[in-house]
Amino acid sequence: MSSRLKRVAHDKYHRNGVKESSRIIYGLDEAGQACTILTMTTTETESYWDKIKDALMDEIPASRFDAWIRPLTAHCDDNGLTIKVPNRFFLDGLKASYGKRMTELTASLLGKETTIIYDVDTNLAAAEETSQPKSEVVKTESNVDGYIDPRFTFENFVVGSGNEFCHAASRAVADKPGESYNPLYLYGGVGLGKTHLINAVANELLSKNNTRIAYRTGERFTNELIQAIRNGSTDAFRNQYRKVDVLIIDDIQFIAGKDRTQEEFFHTFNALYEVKKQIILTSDRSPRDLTNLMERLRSRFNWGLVADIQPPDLETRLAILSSKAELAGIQLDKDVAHLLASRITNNVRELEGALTRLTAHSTLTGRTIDIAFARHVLRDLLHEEVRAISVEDIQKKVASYFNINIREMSSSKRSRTIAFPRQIAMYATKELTSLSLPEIGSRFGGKDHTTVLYAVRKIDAKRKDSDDFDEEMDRIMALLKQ
Ligand SMILES: Nc1ncnc2c1ncn2[C@@H]1O[C@H](COP(=O)(O)OP(=O)(O)OP(=O)(O)O)[C@@H](O)[C@H]1O
Repeated sequence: MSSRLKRVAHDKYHRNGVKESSRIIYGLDEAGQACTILTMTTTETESYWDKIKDALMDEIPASRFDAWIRPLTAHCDDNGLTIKVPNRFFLDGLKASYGKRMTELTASLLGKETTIIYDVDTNLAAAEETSQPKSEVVKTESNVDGYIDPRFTFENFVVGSGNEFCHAASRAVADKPGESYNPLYLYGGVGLGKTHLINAVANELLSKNNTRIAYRTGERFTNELIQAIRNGSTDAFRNQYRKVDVLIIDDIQFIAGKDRTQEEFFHTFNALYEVKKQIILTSDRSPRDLTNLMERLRSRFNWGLVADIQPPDLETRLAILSSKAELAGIQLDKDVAHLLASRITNNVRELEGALTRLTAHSTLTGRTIDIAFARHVLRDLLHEEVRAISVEDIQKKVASYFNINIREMSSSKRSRTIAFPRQIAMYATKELTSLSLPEIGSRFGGKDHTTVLYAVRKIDAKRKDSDDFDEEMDRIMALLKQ
């Protein structure tokens, strides 16, 4: 550039954080006066917030970026950065991990010190839930209509008592769709793996051949039908289902009591069944217990195989925890796994949720996940579970297990045959109830809290020393929870 020309760069940030960059070239006119020779203005649509996100994306692992930063709704202008978060828990985590760095990035962009305003907006969580109904928004494969969750496979499904029948039936259907069991109807309580299994069937089929699959929840099936009726497009609605090889409906109970939806589903069912296309259904209840279901549908649901899934036993819960921990890349202490598995008994989703919560807290605070930490972080969850077990129950069951009289639980006899079961009962009371050491002592015939502490420590140490004893304690604890 000639020395008579001068270039000035001027960046202006609009209130929405959008950057407008001007490049102005000044020169001299014929009379030697300064004049503007050229002005170029470009607007960068990337806002301040985009820039902050870009910087963070470069700095932190992708999984953490996806978990903490990507979902944020934020706005940054000359006044600073405002971030909306769905709840306090998220807020604490976000602040602890990235608050400082985001403040620095904002300050460097705005050229001044600034603080971040966090806005807890509980509608966000609700909106997220309703806008992304479980397993359905996206089309993943061209031959899939609906969303099959790639994380749910047979490989990472832990088989144990409670789910082995459903698992075997699902496997059989994945091997020979339309032939083995049609329809396959899986039912059972909340969070026990029904959705996992039906996705596993779909994933298996997709990995082998070009099966065309439609995957819906009962709710979405119903909503689509309502929409189709409104738009006068019921033919198109029908046709989309008639051309698939496998139709999967999760939570079919949703259509009960909705006559038009049942009618439509009845015809879809017949059309597919007649040409040996596989139908897979899940529900929270057996067909018999689905009230307000048309009799002709109820009988059809029973034509193939109806399989119920039961809560996993302790061993399976421990195996599930270990598998989930491995998937998450964390080492889960045996005692902690035990605590979770023995307290959270009826819902695998809750078990998984507890693990996620522990991992998140541990990552954020840098603390090791040990028993005390787990008890603290999960106090609400564990507390709820323990209330149901009474000291009397524990004493009665432990006494009967060791074949001693329940009165000995409160006696002061010190012979090993009596003292040892009593110590086990004290330990179990500490583990399974929220009573303090002095309270436990008083329930065991007015013993001092140090006696209880001694018992708890002794059993704890013995469990660590001996695998056989540890296994026996597993059995006893499971018994106490029944
Ligand atoms: N046996 C198992 N092995 C591994 N993961 C499991 C098992 N059972 C359940 N899960 C996990 O528990 C969570 C809940 O399971 P899923 O969504 O399949 O439950 P569900 O029975 O469909 O519950 P809902 O009726 O509430 O929809 C999932 O993350 C799933 O992977």
